[in-house]
Formats: sequence, structure tokens, C-alpha cells
Amino acid sequence: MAALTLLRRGSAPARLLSGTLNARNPCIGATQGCHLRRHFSNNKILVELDEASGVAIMKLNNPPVNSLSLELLTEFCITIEKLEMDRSCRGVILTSAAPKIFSAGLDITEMCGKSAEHYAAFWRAVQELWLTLYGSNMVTIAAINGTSPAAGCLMAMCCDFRIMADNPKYTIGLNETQLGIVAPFWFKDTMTNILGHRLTEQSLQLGQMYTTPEALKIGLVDQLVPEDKVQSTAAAVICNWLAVPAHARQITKSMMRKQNIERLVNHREADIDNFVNFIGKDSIQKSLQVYMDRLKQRKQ
Ligand SMILES: CCCCCCCCCC/C=C\CC(=O)SCCNC(=O)CCNC(=O)[C@H](O)C(C)(C)COP(=O)(O)OP(=O)(O)OC[C@H]1O[C@@H](n2cnc3c(N)ncnc32)[C@H](O)[C@@H]1OP(=O)(O)O
Repeated sequence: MAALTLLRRGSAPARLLSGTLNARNPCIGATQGCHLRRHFSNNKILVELDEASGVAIMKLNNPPVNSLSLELLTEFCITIEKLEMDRSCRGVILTSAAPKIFSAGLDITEMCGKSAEHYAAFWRAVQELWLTLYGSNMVTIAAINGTSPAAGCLMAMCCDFRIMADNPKYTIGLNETQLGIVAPFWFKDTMTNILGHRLTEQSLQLGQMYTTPEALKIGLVDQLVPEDKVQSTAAAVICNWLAVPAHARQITKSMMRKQNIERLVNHREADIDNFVNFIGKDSIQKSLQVYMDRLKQRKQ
């Protein structure tokens, strides 16, 4: 089990020990043409695992906009954990099967007009996604092939490296305040680790969505490439990351992230209570409804 996963689950670091296999050139099998590909999918996640390179491509597949429903969140975590346990997989490229949208963030309908029990289950699943992806021991690369607001941006920020399609129509950011809601502390912590305190404060208060050049400039994404080069660039980048001795990279990743992870692990139930109280307020429900109505009106 992964070192970071170990941090919250206390299980044996088998992956950590086995991770040095092929460490000098993990992509050697792929370059020599000995491709062994395994495909598997849940309903909403498509996975293609290339055993030669140890890289899985994981595609969000929840049309039309890859909104993160309870079902998708659950499948997402199961998929990552399955890959984490699979010795032939050492890296994941996270991308979207939908054209133009990486992910529209949390499914707003899951946060409207539902019971407190539903809100609690939904929020636990959102937490689980963050813990699983941010805490993954695998190399994770976000191949952001479309717009990515709110929790869509969070997923990308959980990855080790972000490559975005350079399309003037695409934007990325944590826009929660624009919906009248508040990004919780662990969203904030994730962004702070990437952008620093001042920029995160400004970004969160304004609910700012960045164009691709802006996102590159502030470091929210690491690389911009033409749309048709996103996948191939991600494949090349992940090979570089996998070439680093795995145990050293994993321990370093754990060292950089464990404080943030522990903070949520230690306050998980309180965070769920906060969410349930907050989202159930009439004023917040009204804000979300107005936002959804506006989204629908844009089309008319
Ligand atoms: C005190 C502290 C306490 C802490 C409390 C915590 C509070 C909660 C924190 C929550 C954290 C994260 C929140 C989120 O992630 S909220 C989601 C934010 N997402 C957005 O703002 C994106 C909204 N969508 C868009 O801007 C656009 O849809 C798009 C992604 C740019 C795509 O545009 P498009 O023109 O291609 O498609 P469009 O016609 O707009 O959409 C197609 C249909 O999909 C519906 N839809 C879009 N986004 C969502 C969504 N996020 N959830 C649910 N449904 C969505 C849209 O309404 C269309 O539906 P229909 O075809 O009209 O029926």
C-alpha cells in the first residue's frame, strides 16, 4: 500500500518497497513496442493500463460536463485504489473523455434540496476523492483537456504535474465564491501549496477563473501545449517522473503533503458537519438555485 495511503490507513508499504522495479527507465517496455494493455471501466471512469510503461490513462466519462456526482466520486476512489494496489501500475494520467470540459466540478444537483444524510454522504465522498488522489503514491499527471472550475480544478491540483490544452476558451480556478459557497480549508491548503498564500487569498476571494496563459503565469498549471499534444506530452512527462527512484520520490511526496492530509484526517467529521450545516441553509440553497438557473438561461 502506498506510503501516503499508509499515512492515513496504517497498512504495509508494499508499493514503496516494490516501486524501484525498472526505475531507471520505466518506459523502456513501451519504447521497445512490447505493449500489454488492459482496459477496464466502471460506468463513469475509463481506464487503459499499459503494463509495459506502468502508466494508466484514467478518463472521466460523465457527459455532458463530467460533473462529480456521488456515483462518479465513488467510482473514482475505487479506481485509484485499484490502480494503487496493482503492482504493474506506477503512474496515472488523469484526463477527460468529454470534449472541451475536464470537469465542471461538483455536481450541484447533489447539493440542492437533499437530506442532511445525503449531504453528509456526498461530502464524505468528496473528502475521499481528495485523500485518495492527493495522497496517492503513484505519479499523477493531470492532462487538462478543457475547462476546469472548482472541484475540477481541485482534482488537477491534487496531481503532481498539470498540462493544459492551450485553448483561449478554456479556464481553470476555484470559483466557489461566485456560487455563494466557500472552498473548505483543504481546498485552500492545496492551492496555497501551489500558488502561495497571497495569490490563493486573492484567487479564492474573487472566485477567479484563469485563462490558460494566466494559469501558466501564476503556476496553477505547469505546461501549456496545443490541444492535440496534451496526451503525448503527458505520456512523455510521466516517463520522466517515473525515472526517479520510486521510494525516494514517494517519501518526498509524502513529506510535502502529509501535514495537509493529516489536518483533514483529524478533522474529518467536523468538516462534514460544517458542510451539512452550511449547505442546508436556506440562503445557500437559494444561491445555488440562482446559479443553476443562470447556467440554464445562458443556453436560451
Ligand atoms: C464555513 C465553511 C464551510 C465549508 C462549506 C463547504 C461549501 C461547499 C464547497 C464546495 C466545493 C466545491 C464546489 C463545486 O465544485 S461546485 C461546481 C462549480 N462548477 C461550476 O461553477 C461550473 C458550472 N458549469 C459551467 O460553467 C458550464 O456548464 C461549463 C462547465 C463551462 C460547460 O459549459 P457548456 O456550455 O459546455 O455546458 P452547459 O450547457 O453549461 O452545461 C450542460 C449541462 O450540465 C449542467 N451542469 C453544468 N455544470 C454543472 C455542475 N457543476 N453540476 C451539475 N450540473 C451542471 C448544466 O446545467 C447543463 O444542464 P442542462 O443540459 O441544462 O440540463
